[in-house]
Amino acid sequence: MVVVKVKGLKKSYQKHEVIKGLDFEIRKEKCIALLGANGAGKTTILQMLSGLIKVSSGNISFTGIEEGEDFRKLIGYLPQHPVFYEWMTGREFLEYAGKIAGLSKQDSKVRTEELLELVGIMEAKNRRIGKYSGGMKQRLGIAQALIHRPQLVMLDEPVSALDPFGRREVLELLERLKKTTTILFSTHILNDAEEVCDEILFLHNGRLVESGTMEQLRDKHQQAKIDLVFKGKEDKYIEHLSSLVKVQSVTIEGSKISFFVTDIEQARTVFLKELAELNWPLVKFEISRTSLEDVFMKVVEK
Ligand SMILES: Nc1ncnc2c1ncn2[C@@H]1O[C@H](COP(=O)(O)OP(=O)(O)OP(=O)(O)O)[C@@H](O)[C@H]1O
Repeated sequence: MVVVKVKGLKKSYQKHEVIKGLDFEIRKEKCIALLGANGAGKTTILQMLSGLIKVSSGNISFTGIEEGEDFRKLIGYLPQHPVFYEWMTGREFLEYAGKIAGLSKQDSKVRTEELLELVGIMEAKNRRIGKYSGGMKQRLGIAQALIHRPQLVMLDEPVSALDPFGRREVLELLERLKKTTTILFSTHILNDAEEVCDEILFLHNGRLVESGTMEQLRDKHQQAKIDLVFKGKEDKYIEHLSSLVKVQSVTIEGSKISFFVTDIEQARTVFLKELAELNWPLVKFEISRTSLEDVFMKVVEK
């Protein structure tokens, strides 16, 4: 089921167009990463989706919402730099957020307890937020975004400002959360996206340059290669091995020679047999693929 459908979305500030016509949809109970470098337009998109800023043109339609009906009950939002009342306790803050979101006092209390448990800060619920670590604050912020049981939760760079411990805590929380809630989160770190997301929307200069599931992106872009390292370097290694199978290209990085081949299984068998026979001074033989990081760097450079 589609939760939200975006068509021809554009945003300009004065004459400067920062979002240049986006089409995508988000399906239920998926975790989607909005990936892009600083200034790519991630925050602008999340703010348009959450109704914080107006779209310049295009359309955002949430499933189950009639024209003119308030869609905000369907979404939860955590800004890039959330601000908390530091003197409140985590429990007080969530109950207050529940009240603002329109929950009854009783429901707000029940939901607060559920969320304190879910995000793993139950033992700190009566501590002032000012004493929380960065990771705890971020988890509290996520709980706040979930207080009214939204269908879609949008998180703007939820892990970027955290140390490795905080980052791990939040990524693990997203992993748990995605089983029951649709998540759209922005990040400039591919690893974070790869770790928890089912799909990626890859944004560059206000345009979607790639999108799809991790598997689709890997199949489309990642190339199989055989990396070889020999003791000493001789051109004959490259020449001879390239003549044996169909090689698309060869790259050399330090002592590593990478053969990008069309048929990896065939190349593996042929290379191994040949290398055993020739007895060249082989130090390393590895079958690998180009990383998604390499793929995205190439897309951006283009
Ligand atoms: N209120 C504004 N007025 C004018 N330009 C803006 C405004 N807000 C954002 N921009 C511009 O829009 C572009 C996209 O910004 P945005 O904050 O959406 O990027 P981002 O991908 O979230 O980057 P970051 O990771 O740095 O937050 C940038 O060029 C930015 O300077």
